[in-house]
Amino acid sequence: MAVGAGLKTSLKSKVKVSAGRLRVAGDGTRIVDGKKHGNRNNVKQNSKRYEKHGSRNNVKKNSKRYESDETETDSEPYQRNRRDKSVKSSLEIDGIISSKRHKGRRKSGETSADKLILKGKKIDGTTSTNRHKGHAEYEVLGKDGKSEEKSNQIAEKKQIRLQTRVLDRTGKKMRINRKASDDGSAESSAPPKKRKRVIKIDPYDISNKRLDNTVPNNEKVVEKKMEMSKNAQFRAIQPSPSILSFVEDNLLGRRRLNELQNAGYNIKLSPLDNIPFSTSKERERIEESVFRNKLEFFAAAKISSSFPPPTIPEIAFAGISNVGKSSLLNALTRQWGVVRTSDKPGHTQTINFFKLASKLCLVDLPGYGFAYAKDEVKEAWEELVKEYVSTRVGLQRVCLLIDTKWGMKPRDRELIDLMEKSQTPYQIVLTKTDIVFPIDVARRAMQIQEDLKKNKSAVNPVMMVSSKSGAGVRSLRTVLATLARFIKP
Ligand SMILES: Nc1nc2c(ncn2[C@@H]2O[C@H](COP(=O)(O)OP(=O)(O)OP(=O)(O)O)[C@@H](O)[C@H]2O)c(=O)[nH]1
Ligand SMILES: [Mg+2]
Repeated sequence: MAVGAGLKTSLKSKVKVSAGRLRVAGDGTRIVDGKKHGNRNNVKQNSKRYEKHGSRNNVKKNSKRYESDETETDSEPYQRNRRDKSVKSSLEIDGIISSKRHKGRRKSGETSADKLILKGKKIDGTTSTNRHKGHAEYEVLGKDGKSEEKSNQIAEKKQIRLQTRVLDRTGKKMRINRKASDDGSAESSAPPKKRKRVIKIDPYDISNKRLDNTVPNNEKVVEKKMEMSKNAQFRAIQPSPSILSFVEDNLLGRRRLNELQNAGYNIKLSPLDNIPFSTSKERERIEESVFRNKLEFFAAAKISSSFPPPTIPEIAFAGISNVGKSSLLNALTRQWGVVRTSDKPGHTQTINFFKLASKLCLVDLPGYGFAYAKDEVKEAWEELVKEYVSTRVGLQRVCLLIDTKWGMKPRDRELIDLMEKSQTPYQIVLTKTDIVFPIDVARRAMQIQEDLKKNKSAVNPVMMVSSKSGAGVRSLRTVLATLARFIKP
């Protein structure tokens, strides 16, 4: 206890001296013994610590260490305060030590005292620093040879490390297995062979995408392959020049706004008004005489006996639910809201008859396929549609609407077969072209045209429209107006 008290007083005096020599200016500049030094935050902090937290100060501990012969077991790092001049000066009292930046952690269990026991031991006063992978080690070379042995070991390790870096045949640096045996020699086994990457390529996929190596559920793989090969087949379609020019002339497909603007579309207006007016006098005359007439709803039928008498030529719009039949009627007549539309499949559940003056009758048919309706109800209207397209007198044309993105479905083929049997003329109209790329619009048109090449009742060409952007609507109007043109009023 008495020794401890003595130490305390001596330490206090030391700290006072240190604190007296070191001052920190307002801008953080250190002033030691009246000389200006650099701005170092840690110094500032340490100087504060001298005043406030004397008991926890490392300086205190270090000073204590040099005052007494006791071996300090405290693991508080010396390096933390090594920049402190006051500490350095107190260390220099006992010997010459070269200190270097210590980036990493110190070896566990090793204390500052272990490394820096200088007082009371015979040393030659030389110190060396070994830098090893970012860790600086303070090594005191003593005459007893203990530390020399340690340095020898480090040198050996270094050599092994060097041996592990060899050059391969091409002259590139190559790492070999650097397991060192107990006697210190490096085991230079042959470099591990590179694993071969197995790359599978789908022969039908023209995109050359890599497939996953893992073998998942077989059914899924087959399904995926089928799907991919279908896509690949679609991408391989080469549209005819006439289809390609039709797509370009009508600005079909997903387009940039400025492209539409340059073509005369007013992109600020609603979709219905977004269809540019025709410059051709003939076209204008047709549109004026047929499609600019007021659209009037005049009958709805749930059963065939409710069909109105066929006094004027009819054009019916058929297709799966939600394909855009009702929207197209609105777009054709520019009378948004007369025909009701919905994003829910199965909105139209009756056959609705609309007339354009007394020149043309437009018929909105219920859709087939998936719909939000009871099965019995759905079956009933599907039967009604079949009956209408196969038996209706005065039916000039059925516009069979097909979603450009998804193409023809089995239910569409069923209806086509029926119309072929009943010799009802039908024309394919691709809808929602605004959500696919122009090239895919052309491919879809080409695909369907090829599909129906042998069908006798199919009317060419395949039409393409977008009720949203108005693209292709004018062309369809012109084509359909020819049916009404020759009607006697
Ligand atoms: N992007 C885009 N969406 C469209 C187009 N035409 C219609 N739609 C949308 O498709 C959905 C269905 O449209 P409808 O016209 O009601 O379809 P429908 O074929 O009459 O449907 P059902 O009456 O249920 O048979 C609506 O949300 C429309 O806004 C189009 O050209 N482009
Ligand atoms: Mg509808």
